[in-house]
Amino acid sequence: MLNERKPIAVTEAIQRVCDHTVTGETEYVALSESYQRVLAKDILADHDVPAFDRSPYDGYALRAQDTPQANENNPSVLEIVGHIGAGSIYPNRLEEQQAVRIMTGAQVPTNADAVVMLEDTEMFEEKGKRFVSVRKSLNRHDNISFRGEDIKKGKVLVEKGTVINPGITALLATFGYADVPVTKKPVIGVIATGSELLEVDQPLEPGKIRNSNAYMIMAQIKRAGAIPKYFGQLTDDLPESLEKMTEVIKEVDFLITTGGVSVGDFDLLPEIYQEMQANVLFNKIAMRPGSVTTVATLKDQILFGLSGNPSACYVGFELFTKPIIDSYLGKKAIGNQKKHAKLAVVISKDNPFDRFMRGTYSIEHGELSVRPAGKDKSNMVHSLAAANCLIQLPGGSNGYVKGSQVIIHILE
Ligand SMILES: Nc1nc2c(c(=O)[nH]1)N[C@H]1C(S)=C(S)[C@@H](COP(=O)(O)OP(=O)(O)OC[C@H]3O[C@@H](n4cnc5c(N)ncnc54)[C@H](O)[C@@H]3O)O[C@H]1N2
Ligand code: MOO
Ligand SMILES: [Mg+2]
Repeated sequence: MLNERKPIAVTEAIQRVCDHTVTGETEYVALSESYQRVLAKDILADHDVPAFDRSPYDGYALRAQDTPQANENNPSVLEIVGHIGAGSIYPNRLEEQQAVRIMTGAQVPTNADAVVMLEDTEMFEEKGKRFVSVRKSLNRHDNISFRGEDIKKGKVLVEKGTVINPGITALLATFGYADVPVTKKPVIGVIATGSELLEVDQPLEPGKIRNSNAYMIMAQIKRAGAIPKYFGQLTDDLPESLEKMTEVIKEVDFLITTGGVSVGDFDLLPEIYQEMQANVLFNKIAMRPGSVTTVATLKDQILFGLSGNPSACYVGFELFTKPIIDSYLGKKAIGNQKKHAKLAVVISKDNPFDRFMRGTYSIEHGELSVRPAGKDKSNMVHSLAAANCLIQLPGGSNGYVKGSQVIIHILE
């Protein structure tokens, strides 16, 4: 058993975990299923957008030179030789003093070099022919959406590693990606440990608590873009726990356990790791909460031994598991986004170790402002509900005055 524990700095702990990243394979999913997945290949424009010169207005396509000095009192009169909506084309060249009635999005006929808006014209019929009076002089290229003005062929539009948002979905559709190359989501096993645990549907019993960690972690796994696989609860029984973990590790990419990593008589994880011949990367970190968070590797798999205390468990996931998921997904940005924010309140507590406090940030007077989400003890659960960030408070201080600049890790 690893009795003597040497605390390491949190940055060192994160580094040790990140030295073991594995990148997931590429798979193809239907475009309609690709939202929030991570692109596995760059999106390249294989054609111009628009792919043809088109009209941005409902009106008439014409040759600008046929409207010299046209105005209200002296309109240019052109013969209407065609009528096209978006999706149709006028197959001929425009000759002198001719116009084609055109709708928004339709291809501008060959030889036409301007479009006049319907509002600047009047149509009339004479001797079975239709004409349009144009009350405005047009210049060449007036009111034309040119081929390639939106996107030029050959351009890299979105780089691999980007999370697909609705705008990217529009690009994917524009370029015909019926199936989208995305990185596979890792499957992450979840096991809760502790003889005190009841499942959520069980009534409370003396000395027992409901298992909240497993469900919290599964939600965090989903928020991070991975797939949770729940293997239930284990009582503090070594042979049974060892057997279960040895079994489930075969079914997942990574495994998270919660609880049992400290130095208590029923904290079995240190022994389980030893029996499994897992390589423990660290089992003590100079941070709060989550000081006893333990991470071990087993071949190319990672075992995350998160604390049993709910807030320590939550923080341990965000600091150590989230970056591994991001790397597996091939994301460009690894780990939660960090920003500077101003403390909206005094934090008077002594802070000997780096602390990751559950926080709530908002924008006040145009600036990011942050406050604790509730009481910050690691065995408490209430403050997690209001947390949309973690406030990083470097160790070695005896508190922070209101208005101090701090770094926050954005969760939502
Ligand atoms: N002598 C020492 N005692 C403790 C130390 C230490 O360094 N020396 N570390 C403390 C710290 S810090 C933490 S955090 C906890 C870590 O405990 P474990 O990871 O071993 O977790 P457990 O002992 O199993 O449980 C701790 C606590 O959390 C509750 N729990 C456990 N699982 C769940 C769950 N699934 N859902 C909700 N709550 C859960 C459990 O009932 C305990 O109350 O150790 C300190 N002790
Ligand atoms: O891991 Mo403990 O949460 O530092 O209190
Ligand atoms: Mg314990």
